[in-house]
Amino acid sequence: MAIITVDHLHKAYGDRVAVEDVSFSVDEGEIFGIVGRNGAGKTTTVECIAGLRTPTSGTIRVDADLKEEVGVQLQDCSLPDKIRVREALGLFASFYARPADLGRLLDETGLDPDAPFAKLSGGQRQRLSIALALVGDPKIAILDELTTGLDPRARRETWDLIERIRARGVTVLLVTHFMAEVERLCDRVALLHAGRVRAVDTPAGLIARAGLGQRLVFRTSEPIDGLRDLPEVTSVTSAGDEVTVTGAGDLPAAVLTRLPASRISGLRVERASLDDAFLALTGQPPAERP
Ligand SMILES: Nc1ncnc2c1ncn2[C@@H]1O[C@H](COP(=O)(O)OP(=O)(O)OP(=O)(O)O)[C@@H](O)[C@H]1O
Repeated sequence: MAIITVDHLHKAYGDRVAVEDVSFSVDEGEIFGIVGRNGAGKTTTVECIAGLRTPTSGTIRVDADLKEEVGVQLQDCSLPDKIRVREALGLFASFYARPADLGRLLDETGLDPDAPFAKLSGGQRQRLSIALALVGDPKIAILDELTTGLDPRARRETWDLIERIRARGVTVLLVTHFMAEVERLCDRVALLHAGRVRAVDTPAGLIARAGLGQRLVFRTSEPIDGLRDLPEVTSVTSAGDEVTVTGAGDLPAAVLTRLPASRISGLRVERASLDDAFLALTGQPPAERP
C-alpha cells in the first residue's frame, strides 16, 4: 500500500526549475531510492515530501503526520562541538510527543552516549544524524546522501543500520549517488534526470530496462572509435588503457572483429551493473566514484 504518493510535482525557485514533472509512489515498509546526477532534483523532491518546501504545482500525499511521524536526515548535519551524543538525542527527542526509546537508538547506532560531537568520526556523525532522524520513532525516514564521504567500512556499517531500521517496519526514502548502495539496500528506485523521472523500478528491473546484456572489459592501446558503430554495442567508455564495452548479442565476437585478440589483454566478460544502466538511461555516469 502506498504511504507516499507524488503526482506531477513541479518546483521552481524563481526562474530556475528544479523539478519539472515527477510522479512516483512509495509502498509502506520499503526502502525506496531516489537517484540522479547532481542537480537532478532529488533533494528538492524529498524536501517537498517532508513538507520543508512548497511545491509550485502537483500534489504530494503522505500517509503520516509530517511533524510526528516523518524523520528527516538532510545533507550536512552540524551540531555544537561540545554537545554529547546523549544530550543531542535528548534535545531532539523533546520536540516529539512520543519519542523513540533512546537506549534502543544508542544500541542500534552503536554510538557512545558520552562522546562530544567534535570527537565523532565522519561515520559516527553520520550515524548520529540518522539517529536524530529516528528520534521521533517515525513511520517514514528520509535520508539524503547518507554515506557520501564515508570510507567503505563506515558505509557498510551504515547500510547495516538502515537494514535494521527497515526490519522494524520503517519506510525509508533514500537519496543517493551510489549505485552499490542502491543494489544493497533499495527495493525500488526512481531515477531522476533533469527534474523528470526516467524510470521507477527494482534495481534488477532498471538493469533489464536499460537493455544491457553484458559488458566486456579489456586493456588496449589501439583506437576504439570503430567499436561504437557495431550493432551489438550500446556504449564504450575508457579510463586510461582500460576499455569497457556494453552491449547485447555476441558482444565478444563482435568486438574481436574490430580489435584482434593479439592487440588486447585482460579480457573479461561481466554482467551489466546498475552504473551501466544509469549511464544508458541518462547518457551520463551516476557520479564520481566514492
Ligand atoms: N534554494 C534554491 N534556489 C535556487 N535554485 C535551487 C535551490 N535549491 C536547488 N536549486 C537548483 O535546483 C536544481 C535541483 O537541485 P536539487 O538540490 O534538488 O538537486 P539534487 O539532485 O538533489 O542535487 P545534488 O545531488 O547536488 O544534491 C539545481 O539546479 C539547483 O541548483
